[in-house]
Amino acid sequence: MKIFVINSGSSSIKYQLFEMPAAKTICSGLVERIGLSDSIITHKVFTDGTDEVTIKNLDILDHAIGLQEVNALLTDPKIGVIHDTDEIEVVGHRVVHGGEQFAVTTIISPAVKEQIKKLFPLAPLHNPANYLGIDVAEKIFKKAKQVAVFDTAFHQTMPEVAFRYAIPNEFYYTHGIRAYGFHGTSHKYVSEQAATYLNKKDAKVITIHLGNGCSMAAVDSGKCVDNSMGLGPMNGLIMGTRCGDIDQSVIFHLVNQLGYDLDQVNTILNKKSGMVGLTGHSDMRDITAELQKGSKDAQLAYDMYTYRIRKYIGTFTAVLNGLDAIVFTAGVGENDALTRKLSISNLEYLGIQLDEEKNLKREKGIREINAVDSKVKVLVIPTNEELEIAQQCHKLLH
Ligand SMILES: Nc1ncnc2c1ncn2[C@@H]1O[C@H](COP(=O)(O)OP(=O)(O)O)[C@@H](O)[C@H]1O
Ligand SMILES: CC(=O)OP(=O)(O)O
Ligand SMILES: [Mg+2]
Repeated sequence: MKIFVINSGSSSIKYQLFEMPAAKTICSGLVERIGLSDSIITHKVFTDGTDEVTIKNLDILDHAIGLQEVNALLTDPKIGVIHDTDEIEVVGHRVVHGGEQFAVTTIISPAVKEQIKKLFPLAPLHNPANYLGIDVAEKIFKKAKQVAVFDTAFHQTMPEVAFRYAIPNEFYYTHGIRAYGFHGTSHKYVSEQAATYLNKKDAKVITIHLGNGCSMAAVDSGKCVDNSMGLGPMNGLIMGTRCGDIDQSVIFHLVNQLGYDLDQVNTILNKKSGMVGLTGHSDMRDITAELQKGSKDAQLAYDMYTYRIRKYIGTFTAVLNGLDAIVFTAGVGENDALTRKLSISNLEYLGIQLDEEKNLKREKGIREINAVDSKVKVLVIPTNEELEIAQQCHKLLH
């Protein structure tokens, strides 16, 4: 069965086509700069361990045009991988916020779409784009079942003591105000890989997902028991453009003393804070380049970013009452050795020790980067949210 997975962002669409249950990637790609000029599609077709890359530069005004272009590549007479769009039986969508309504993978119906829409205010950078991806996919992949896999689902096992806020009860019971947690598909995927690697079903694992958005999860015996994000994907770690944990008094101060309105504050905290607020750059590669030029801002930003991660490692070790492994994943976690080094420095008390040489190596697959006598394993595990989504879709339909 062919399952097409869509991870639709505000200005990009990531996609992968799988043959399931073999879990074989047929092709994958990325549509970038949607809505801006000079959009780019990078499309890769995989055959017998090699990949053939096609790059298309064109103006892609919106997600509908983006997905139509992708569909044209899928069915292209020369480089196409299917003859007809109808060969795709399932389209799996990453949906960031599923609230408390969606604890499992769900077939999309008009009612499900309505619920996803209701959650827009809780994930304003993500759910609208996910919704748009579903809307467009329904029109292009008419015969396919559309399935939603929610970032929040894996975190639904958190105990109430972890997910409730100490605000009046009615806000939870009437309005669902609580911590949800995100990047769940990634935390689930890498924590399962870690448990398999350790050959320990009841492993206590801290997973650290560092992409544009960043979050950590505490996982005990395959179940999430806590995470660093909250009602929406803005708090916890310092991210590319989001502030992470701040004292809520800052918001009142910005409004009452400095005269910003709430929409402006939202934009500041979601889009202009984090690494971009501290250095002018949100991409870790640019910040590394600044650091190499001796930028003090870049140094402080690195220190703050990794100090926050260290704090959460301490917190989650206490929550788990023990620790078998720490896992780094996603764009920064998989690629940036300095982030990994600083994040686990000065944690010898917890039995965490890095092997600096191993940390610098670039190899594919799961890598162990702890020193031989480290009590805790430190692993780099490439995430694959798209594969996890395809697997969950396949499981749901069989
Ligand atoms: N080689 C690298 N070195 C350091 N950081 C990298 C590297 N490659 C990617 N990144 C970082 O990863 C981020 C994107 O991670 P990714 O997991 O793809 O995020 P998202 O899925 O949220 O878009 C980039 O913004 C960049 O900061
Ligand atoms: C939930 C979230 O932060 O997602 P992303 O990292 O894709 O922005
Ligand atoms: Mg991501």
